[in-house]
Amino acid sequence: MKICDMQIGKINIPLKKPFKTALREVYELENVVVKIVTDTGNIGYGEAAITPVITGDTLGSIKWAIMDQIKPKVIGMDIENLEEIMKRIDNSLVHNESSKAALDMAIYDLFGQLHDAPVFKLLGGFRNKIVTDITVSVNEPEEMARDAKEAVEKGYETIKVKVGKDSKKDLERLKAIRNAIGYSVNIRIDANQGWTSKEAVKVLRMMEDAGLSIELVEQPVKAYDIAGLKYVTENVEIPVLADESVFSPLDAANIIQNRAADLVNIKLMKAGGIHNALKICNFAETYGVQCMLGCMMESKIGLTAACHLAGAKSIITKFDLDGPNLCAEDPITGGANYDEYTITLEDKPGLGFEEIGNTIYY
Ligand SMILES: C[C@H](N)C(=O)N[C@@H](CCC(=O)O)C(=O)O
Ligand SMILES: [Mg+2]
Repeated sequence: MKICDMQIGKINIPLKKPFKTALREVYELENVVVKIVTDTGNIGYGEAAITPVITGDTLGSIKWAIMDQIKPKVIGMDIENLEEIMKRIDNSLVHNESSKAALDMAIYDLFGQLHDAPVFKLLGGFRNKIVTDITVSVNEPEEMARDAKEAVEKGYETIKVKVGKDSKKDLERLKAIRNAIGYSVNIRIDANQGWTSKEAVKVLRMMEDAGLSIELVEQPVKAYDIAGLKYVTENVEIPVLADESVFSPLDAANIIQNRAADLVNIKLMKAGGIHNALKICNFAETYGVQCMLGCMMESKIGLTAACHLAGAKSIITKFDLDGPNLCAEDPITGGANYDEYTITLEDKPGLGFEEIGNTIYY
């Protein structure tokens, strides 16, 4: 099964409501789709998220990295040479993780088809059912409380609350949400780098003292501020999860060995795909550090690949795989089966896509 063609396109999907974090506001999902075709007529799909404020990846840089830099290095290669293909992708250029992730997942999709097995089974086959949280965007406290209540009414057991815009108001936000939903639901918070380390310790201790019962706090400080992250980890009870501070396996190794965070958030768009994400899982497992599998604003293409990784590895114990749940439409048939918070992986070869809609190929 040899790679004979590679195309890219743009997928656009409307959102149910604007997605707002301390870093950015998104009004429509707009990402790059990769389609790899083989001489046997098989097709593998992947997705690169356009998230300039986190990964630096833009529409232009993704197109250029895939079509000009990586495509010429992998065209003609046989899918059975998975390791060599991954090396070529990785060595084509530094960074550009989302472009690499899109290609990586398309290659894994084909690798599964080659072996007539779903990707999650080839990688470990730990589980075929995953329960995701849902994100509540950062807004005025009353609006966030309403959004959280709506999610709880739909059955979500874990709510991920975006904070980090103003630490005093963040406390109000959490109080309003707890008042609205009570204590039977799990709340995790994500500051998306919005606080200084001292501010983070102050507000997190206030949340602890107010008995708000926070499961974990994600990326309280700037991505580069590893000393600040460690300071927060050492000075609050709430477990700290490193997100934007961990892209590569080496980043994960540094954070874990320095005990700068309690947990690590793996995203295919930061790691450069499943191949590198597996290295993070193995390292974290060696050190007994549990991982979350997260996502950017991605459609069910990227999320299906993430779900297959989540299905494979037992060290991934927390799931923030809500991209498709935040979209107003699902133009992808096949792939992971999303039924609100429950995601099921079927026994189809590869990633199991049937049709990818809302996409215009260049
Ligand atoms: C969508 C997911 N729940 C999430 O919050 N992901 C990111 C931010 C994604 C983005 O800005 O596209 C995170 O910080 O965890
Ligand atoms: Mg995060």
